[in-house]
Amino acid sequence: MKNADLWLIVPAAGIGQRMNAECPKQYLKINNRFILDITLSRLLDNAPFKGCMVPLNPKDHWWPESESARDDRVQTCTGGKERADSVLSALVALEGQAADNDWVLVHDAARPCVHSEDLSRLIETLSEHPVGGLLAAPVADTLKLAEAGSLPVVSETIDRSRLWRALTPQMFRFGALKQALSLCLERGQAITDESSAMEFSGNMPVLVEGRPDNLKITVPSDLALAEFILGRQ
Ligand SMILES: Nc1ccn([C@@H]2O[C@H](COP(=O)(O)OP(=O)(O)OP(=O)(O)O)[C@@H](O)[C@H]2O)c(=O)n1
Ligand SMILES: C[C@](O)(CO)[C@H](O)COP(=O)(O)O
Repeated sequence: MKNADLWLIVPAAGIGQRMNAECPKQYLKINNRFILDITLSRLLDNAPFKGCMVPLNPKDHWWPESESARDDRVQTCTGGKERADSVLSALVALEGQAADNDWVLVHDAARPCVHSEDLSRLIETLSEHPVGGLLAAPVADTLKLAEAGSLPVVSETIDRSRLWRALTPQMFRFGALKQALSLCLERGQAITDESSAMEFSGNMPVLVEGRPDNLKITVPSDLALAEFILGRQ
């Protein structure tokens, strides 16, 4: 990695509404460890990050009980209303530490199954690229577009040959990502990942094929699946 350091942002300020659990999903446990701790260790232990920033919910009272709270590689800041606000808060918190040309990898706290091989491939593929990109998985199912209305009925079948599912980490230059996210938020452009912000600013991020088992824990049935995946890796 010539002249550019690697930084990690793990947005963890969500409330896990779709999980409908007794705590935010990043604090549910697999093998008696917080999902957030599993995610952070699988990243920090497998790439030479200069530092890590974790945006937390202002109402988060679980963090002090985490393994990561005692890890001096990890800093925290206050997250925002949406995921994009949390990521921008983390970028602002890294001002003065990260240089504009440094790489920032943003990874969902809710994706503990990320594989070290995917992390290495992402970094190696993009380390000299001018823009950056993201881990993604080609769509393997036939996709249907639903008619608008309460009863979902098929409007059409979508050609899936050029469709990919965006995963994380997503890897972009610190200065460019901060500028792109700020522009989206200023313009009220709703985005759900960092690539969308870079695209809104006119870039074409690289799709780096990743494992489809890099699951985002979102709904209750995902927890057992994540446990099974982690047990097999
Ligand atoms: N304001 C927010 C919203 C989400 N996230 C983080 O972004 C990741 C992906 O978001 P998602 O899966 O949507 O998590 P939640 O927003 O917690 O889930 P829900 O939409 O079901 O509430 C999660 O690690 C979540 O903690 C965040 O840091 N700040
Ligand atoms: C960033 C992401 O995981 C890429 O697929 C996804 O956009 C997060 O969406 P969410 O609604 O915030 O879970």
